[in-house]
Order: sequence, then C-alpha cells, then structure tokens
Amino acid sequence: MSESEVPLNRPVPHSTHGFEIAEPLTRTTPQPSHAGRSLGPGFDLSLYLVTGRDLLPHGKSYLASLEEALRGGVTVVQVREKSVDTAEFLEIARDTVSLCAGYDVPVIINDRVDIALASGAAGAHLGQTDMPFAIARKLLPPSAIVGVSCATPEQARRAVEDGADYVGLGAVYATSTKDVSAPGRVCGIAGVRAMLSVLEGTGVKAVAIGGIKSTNLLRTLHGCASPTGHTLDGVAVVSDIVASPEPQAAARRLVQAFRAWAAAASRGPTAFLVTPEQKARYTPEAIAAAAAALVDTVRRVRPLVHQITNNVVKTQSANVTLALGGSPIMAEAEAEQADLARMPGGLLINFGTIDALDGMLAAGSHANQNGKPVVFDPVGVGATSFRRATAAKLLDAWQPTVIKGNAAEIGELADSNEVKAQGVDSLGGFANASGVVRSLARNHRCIVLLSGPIDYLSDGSTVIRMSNGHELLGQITGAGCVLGTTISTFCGAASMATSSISEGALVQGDMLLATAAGTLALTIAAQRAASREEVRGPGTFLPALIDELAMLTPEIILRMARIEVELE
Ligand SMILES: Cc1ncc(COP(=O)(O)OP(=O)(O)O)c(N)n1
Ligand SMILES: Cc1ncsc1CCOP(=O)(O)O
Repeated sequence: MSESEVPLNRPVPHSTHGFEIAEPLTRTTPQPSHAGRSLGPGFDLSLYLVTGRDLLPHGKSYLASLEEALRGGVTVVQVREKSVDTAEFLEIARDTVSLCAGYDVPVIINDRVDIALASGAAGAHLGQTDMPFAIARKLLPPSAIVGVSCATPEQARRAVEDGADYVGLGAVYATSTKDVSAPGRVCGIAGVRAMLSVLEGTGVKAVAIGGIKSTNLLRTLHGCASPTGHTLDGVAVVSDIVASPEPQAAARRLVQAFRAWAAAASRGPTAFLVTPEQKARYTPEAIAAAAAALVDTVRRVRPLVHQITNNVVKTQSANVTLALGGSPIMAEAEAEQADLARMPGGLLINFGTIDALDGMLAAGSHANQNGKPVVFDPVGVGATSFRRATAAKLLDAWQPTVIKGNAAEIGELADSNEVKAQGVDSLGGFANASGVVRSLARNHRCIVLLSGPIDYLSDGSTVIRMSNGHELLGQITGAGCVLGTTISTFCGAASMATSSISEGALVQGDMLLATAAGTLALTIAAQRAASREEVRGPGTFLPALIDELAMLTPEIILRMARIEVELE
C-alpha cells in the first residue's frame, strides 16, 4: 500500500459510538484515534457523510461503500432513508452502527427518533417539519447528539435556544439529491454566512450541506464565515461520496482538503489572505518595494490574463495587459472556461454589459477550483435591479479574490446609500472610506479596492491608502475597467511567482500587495502620461498611458508611489 493509500480511519477494537441496544445512548467523546483531529470538545464533524443508497454505483453494496468511505476518513455518518418501512430502516441502522463502531465513528439517524433509540445510534437529525426538538430531546437520553436543519437565521436562532448540538445549514447550492426547489430552500453562501453570525459564541457546531463536492469545497469553506471569522465545523456530503465508484478516495479528498483549510483558518480570521509575517511587512516602504518588484515579475512570468469584460473597453484592456507584459485573452463562452482556468494567471470578471452571464458563472467557479485569483468589477451594480441580482448570483457561485469598484459600486455592495450613483459613475465619496472597505472585505472574505482620487485598499484588517493618479483618468472611458485589468495582471503574476505555498488557501501569494501593485502601476503611469508634452487632453492621454505602462520600471514605482497604511 502506498502512502497515499493509507486509510485515514482504521478499524478500532472498541468504540464509544456503537453499543448494545440495551445500553443507554452515550454522547460521543474524543477517542485516541481522533486525537488532534477534533475541532473542539465532543464529536468531529469535519466530514459528515449522509447516506443515500439510491445513489450507489451499479454493483456497489451499501456496506462496502460505507466501509470504504470510513476508511477514507468520514468522521460522522447519518443514516438517511426516505422510502423504506420501519423494519428495513432499523436493520440498515443497526448494520451501520455496527460497522461504524469498528471505526469509532458516531451514527446519527435522520428524522426517526425511534430508530435512533432502537439501533443504538449516537443521536438523531431533525428537519424543520420533523418531530419537535423538545419532544425528541425528552425521548432521547440526555447524552444523545441532536442536530437540526436550518435554512434561515431565525431557524438557527431557534435551534440554539432549543439546545441543538449542531446544525446542518443549507442547502448551500442546488442539488439533485433532494428536492430543494421551493423558494428559500437554497440559502447560498450568503445565507450560511448569516446563520454562522447567529451561532457565534453559542458553542453550537455547524456543517453546511447541499451540492458540496471536492471541486467547490475550498471555495465553500472560505466563503462560509461570519464577518468576525466564525467558520464551519465541517461539511455534510451525500453524492460526492456515495455516488463515487471510489468512495475511499472521494472521502479522503474531502477530509484532507477540509483539514488543510481548518489549519489555515485556525491561524486567525484573516489568515486566508495573509500570514501574520506578511502583515508585519505592510509598511509604505515595503508595499512600494513589493509593487516595484512585481513590475519585473509580470514581465518575467507573462501571466495569461483572462478577461470577461464589457464591449466598451475590450481593446484597450488587451493593450494595457500587453503593455504591462501580460498575455490577454478575452474569452466568454461557457464551454471554454474549464480549459482556460487550468492555465495559470489571473481572471477578471467585469460585468459592464452582462453579455456572458453563463461564462462569468463558469469562469469564476473554475478559477476557484484551480487556485486562480478572480478580480470582480461590478460595474454600475446599483444602476438596475438586474445588476444587483446578478452580482449576488455571481458572488454566491464563486469567491472573488478582489472586488474593485468606485464609491457608488462599493457602497451598493456594502448596503450603504451614502454615495449616489449616476449610471456607472458615482457622485461623491464616503465620510469613513477606510471603515467601508474594511467591513466589505470582512463580509466578502476578500480584498476590496475603492478607487477614486485616493484609492482605499483593505484585506479586512489593514487599510492601504494610495494617492497617485491624475484627473485625466476620469475623462477617458473605461479607466476603472482597465484598473481591473492591471490588478488581475499583477494578481495573476503574484500567484504564479509565489514560493511559499499556504495549504488550504484558495489562492497562493499576497493578493493585497498584488492589488496595490496593479493600482500603483496604472495611477503612476497616468501621472507620467499626463505630464508628457504631446498630451493635450483625453484623446492624446490614452495612447500615452499605454506607452507609460509599457515603460514602467521598478524605480519609477519606488520614486513615485504615495502610500499610507492604517494597521488595525
Ligand atoms: C446534516 C444535515 N443537514 C441537513 C439535513 C436536511 O434535513 P431535512 O431538512 O430534514 O431534510 P431530509 O434530510 O430529512 O430530507 C440533513 N439530513 N442532514
Ligand atoms: C439532505 C440534504 N439536505 C439539504 S441538501 C441535501 C442533499 C445533499 O446532497 P448532496 O451532497 O448530494 O448535494
């Protein structure tokens, strides 16, 4: 057996999770075989398998598949049977308890408290229309684990008041395993975030459920966190394990990715984005030096900069990418997104004209799967309700690495009406711009750049203020859009060039510094272009700007960057 085939769970001689039917149910306690893996006192929810016998591949028996999944590292098993009679349900439950006992993995019974009692399972899982929680609690021994399904913050609040041990939050995504077509049944990443805020400080654990697969796991874990960093304790999965011909490998992929992410998350609320050592480097001089170095990095690694952007700016965005030393590709068709995402570099999604929504949805998801930075420019997001709904849909489908926008766009995403919009332009600024970018970055778990006369950049903790630029930038069309291009070019290069790999992170490299570099490159080139003799207005400014981007050097950045830092 090679190292990669070593089972994560091994059979154990005695288990606290399986016991004689005559004995009372016992709350599970951490056992030596779980040492170092539990996320807190009690049971380990990291990989919660919900069974689904109807999904088993042809020729694979239920118990064989379950045992492979246990070997792969499943930490809890829920028996979910929707169409069998009581006698058959009980037999399946007993067989499951007996097999899981050998792996010291607790078994939870879906819906049926009577089956939980009769099978010697560790507890029961209740939906919103199942037996009322208080009655189930009364029927079950005090030590039993009782979980509750929640799709809204109100339901989560009630589960906490009732005394649930854990909650199943979802459906996060659409799934064909269960009918979740009723309005409000798919709560999305934003819904899970809102529920996690309710759970903060309560000690009630949480798993997300619905459409979770190894391909979207990291994005789901990264995105599902309250603004202060309260995260999931695990994920509940049916089809990605049960329907697999290789459930051991499927479970192993999920549990290993979960553990890598959990280790990164335990370093602190912003550890997804930067390490504490990187943070200590955020002085104005260090930011300028990093940005200067990245100018050369872009030319060295020549990142592919994949842009789905609006028709107004496509040509100038491609030219800006080339001028910096990147390689542009403007590709919108949904069918080509998977292939493109496998090529290293950066992705820009600018929804200025929302012509390619399916391409945008697919591009971001594939980029997340491949660890590629995603820069989102929600152009004119407050202008129409269609734009507002589209932005919410995109942000639910994938995790942006950077959101950039003007004051009106950032205000719209931050639910602030302090700044008025006029079409895609904004009128005025924020009284506390640092506070707005910091809080939006926390809510969306990403870097936020607010562009304007002063550019405000934050990772949710540090705020960087940059005051380069020139008023001529405001007189050409698409200056904001090409800022998205320069940022995705620098983020792509930084992710390709990073040497310190952070396991469990969605994107490698310091994206705060890369965003600062992309911003400084454009605004400093603009200053230099505007001061050229031949530039007499916006018409002569644009070609000069592209020339200056092509002639940018690290020394120019070091000499001209105007940076201030607010550390939290
Ligand atoms: C861990 C977990 N979370 C949620 C559910 C869904 O439960 P419910 O809403 O009762 O739907 P059914 O599973 O009974 O169809 C779950 N089973 N497990
Ligand atoms: C039981 C359940 N409850 C909400 S979604 C769901 C099914 C999840 O199945 P899958 O992991 O295959 O999407």
